[in-house]
Amino acid sequence: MLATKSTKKLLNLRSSIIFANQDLSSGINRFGSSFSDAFFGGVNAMETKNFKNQRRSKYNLKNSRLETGIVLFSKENRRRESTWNGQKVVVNRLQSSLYMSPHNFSSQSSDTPIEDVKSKFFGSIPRFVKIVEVGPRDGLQNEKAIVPTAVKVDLIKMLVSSGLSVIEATSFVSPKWVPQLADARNVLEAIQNVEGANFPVLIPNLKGFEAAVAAGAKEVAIFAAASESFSRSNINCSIKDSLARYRDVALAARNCSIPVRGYISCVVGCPVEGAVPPSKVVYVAKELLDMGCSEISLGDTIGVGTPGTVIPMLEAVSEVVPVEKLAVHFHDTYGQALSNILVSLQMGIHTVDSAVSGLGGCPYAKGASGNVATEDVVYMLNGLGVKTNVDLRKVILAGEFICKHLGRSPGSKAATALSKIPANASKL
Ligand SMILES: CC(C)(COP(=O)([O-])OP(=O)([O-])OC[C@H]1O[C@@H](n2cnc3c(N)ncnc32)[C@H](O)[C@@H]1OP(=O)([O-])[O-])[C@@H](O)C(=O)NCCC(=O)NCCSC(=O)C[C@@](C)(O)CC(=O)[O-]
Repeated sequence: MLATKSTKKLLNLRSSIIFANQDLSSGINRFGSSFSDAFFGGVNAMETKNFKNQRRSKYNLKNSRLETGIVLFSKENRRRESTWNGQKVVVNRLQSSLYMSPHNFSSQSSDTPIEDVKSKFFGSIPRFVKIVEVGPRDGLQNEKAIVPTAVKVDLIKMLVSSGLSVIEATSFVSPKWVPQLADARNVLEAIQNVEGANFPVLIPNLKGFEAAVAAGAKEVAIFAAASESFSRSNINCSIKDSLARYRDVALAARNCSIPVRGYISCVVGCPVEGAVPPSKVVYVAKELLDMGCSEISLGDTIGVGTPGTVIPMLEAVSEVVPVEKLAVHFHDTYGQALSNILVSLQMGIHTVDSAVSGLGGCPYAKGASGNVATEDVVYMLNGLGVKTNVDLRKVILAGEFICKHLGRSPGSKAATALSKIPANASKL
């Protein structure tokens, strides 16, 4: 679909609405730097311009996605009648394509190539996003009950079959600190012959590295923090000491040609120290890059970030780390994860961490909730026409499998909504 003038108007307006709402809830600051200015500076102007020729619908669109009340009619668009949830509604051609497009209900990405949408808001979004599934590690490390090894292995296999190409399988940390993952060796050995995905594992030191390699690990991830207090509570040492440990690990990994991913926790906020300035993240990111990390994942460990804090942090970090090497890792404590992912994509990042069914949390970050749900990320990316090679239906099945085992309902909004759609109304 080529973007018409009115499509652009509507898309712009949707962006205005999204960010106007953000403004109300979290209070966006104006930042002096380039992306922030380009991003936040246009919101009010656009909003005024776009609202000029629009008027609100008098139709009651209860129970539909249109019930937000933001139903727009522009002169150029023809109206048409449609049925939605048994009610007769009048919508114009643009609304029906934007709000009711079948791709929202399918596991496939939109037919609309993103490059055809000539909007400054979509232009910079990558065509392909790599999803790093952290459910089996980050997701299960915080569970009260210990999940049996066989269940973890089945979960990993289901995630592989959904098309996820990177699945963080477990962590080789002290079993006294994280007993939930004390079976790391057994898990990794059980998936040695599983093809179709890479299985990095988390390690805190050389001891963990050696144990991981002995169990067959071919990729590892180290984890530092931008907050001194969090570093001490999570790995019992200062940031400086952790970086010294990680230099040893990076050297050992280089000698065995094992790629190392570097995590930085608390990139915008810390459960003890509060707001974390971007300069602290920049310092750790540069150290991880210099020691040879192939990818650096920026973690909002307690999920307090909004685009208002995430954008300046990403701007600062991307001054020292090439954007292709950056990944984002958002927890969804305040429901901000998808907004934060969207702005990260707009800034050129194309690797996103998520956990099936929104599992997760860090045992040493009190109050943090789960990771952003993989199903919700895939749903959004499908809607944007961004390829992931992930089959949403199969991730939902994996989420149902693990949630059934944990005795809870799926933590993904997309999975919950799609499971309520009658079979004949869904493309799943
Ligand atoms: C780092 C340590 C080990 C320091 O723990 P420590 O107590 O300071 O270390 P230690 O050297 O005194 O060792 C204590 C015991 O652990 C053993 N040990 C030592 N190392 C290992 C190892 N690798 N594997 C297995 N055992 C190990 C060691 O041998 C000893 O055993 P003991 O002699 O008492 O029998 C500990 O603090 C630890 O394991 N912390 C990990 C905590 C953790 O996993 N947190 C969650 C992951 S981070 C996260 O979730 C954030 C992230 C990545 O997802 C991104 C985000 O969301 O922001």
